[in-house]
Amino acid sequence: MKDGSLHIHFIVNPIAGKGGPPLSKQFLEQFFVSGLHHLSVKHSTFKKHAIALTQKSIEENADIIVACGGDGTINEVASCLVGSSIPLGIVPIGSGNGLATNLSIPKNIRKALEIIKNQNSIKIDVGKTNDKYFFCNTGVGFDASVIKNYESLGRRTLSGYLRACLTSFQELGSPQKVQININGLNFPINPFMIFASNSNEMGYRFTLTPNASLQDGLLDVLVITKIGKLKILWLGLLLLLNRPYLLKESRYFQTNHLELHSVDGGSLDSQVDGELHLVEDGMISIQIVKKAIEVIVPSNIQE
Ligand SMILES: Nc1ncnc2c1ncn2[C@@H]1O[C@H](COP(=O)(O)OP(=O)(O)OP(=O)(O)O)[C@@H](O)[C@H]1O
Repeated sequence: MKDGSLHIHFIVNPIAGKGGPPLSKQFLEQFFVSGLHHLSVKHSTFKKHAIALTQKSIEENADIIVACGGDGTINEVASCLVGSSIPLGIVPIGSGNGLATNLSIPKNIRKALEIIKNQNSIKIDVGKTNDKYFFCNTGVGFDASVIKNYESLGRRTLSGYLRACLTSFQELGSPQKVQININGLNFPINPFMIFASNSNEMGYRFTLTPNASLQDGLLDVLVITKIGKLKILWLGLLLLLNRPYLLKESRYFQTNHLELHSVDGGSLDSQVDGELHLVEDGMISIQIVKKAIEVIVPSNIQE
């Protein structure tokens, strides 16, 4: 039975970011008003656990469900909320925090909780790659390789991410040929990377798609053909300058749908919001679902 208070459920990833003491109910309650707000706090204890915890919170009639973690946790929580009327809150305690940065949600916990209490929400687009939702980005090629190395390091920090980039750089081999179908064009490519983004932030304040918007009904897609190591270093520099599209070997598209398939029919590694996924049949269909989720944001951001 529900009383008249606002039921806010927190799904906390205790290993997000640098780890440290997890957000507890006792800690969170000091920022809310007893009687007005009723908190439920759940901690994930294994990978993907946040999905089951969120589903339970939906059954329990939560008014707001808050993902406390990074983009991986947000993906797990928000995927359950697509198409529902329950707004998503975000407390960005992850490493990269790409989506939260795009939405101007601060890393300061007290400020992030103030935003949730204010309940100003907007609808944002959601990406879908095959049957998986993404809120930030998805890609094949170098970025998927970086995520593979990042996951195997077990250290989710900026230095771990840079180390994973270096390992992928050293391992650089011959890319798997992919056929791409986008905006009426259909061509084969040996990709260094094919990157489709809903958000203008990858995390750690890096961006490959600075013009992307969460509300324009489009995916921003950067397609980069096979490049040598020197060009990769040049791309790294352009990335630091937020101008990756200046690379001669890149093409920038805006679209609501694209398709990729591996030409040899083999599997493809893809990353989805910073988590690795093996696509066994090598067929990937990526699309945008317009305004599919409600997110609580700072009050100066409006629809
Ligand atoms: N108790 C746990 N033990 C191990 N893994 C967990 C646990 N709880 C959640 N996870 C997993 O941790 C992974 C990383 O989470 P998340 O992406 O939120 O943090 P992050 O990597 O620090 O942040 P970002 O993605 O913004 O860089 C997710 O794949 C999630 O499923």
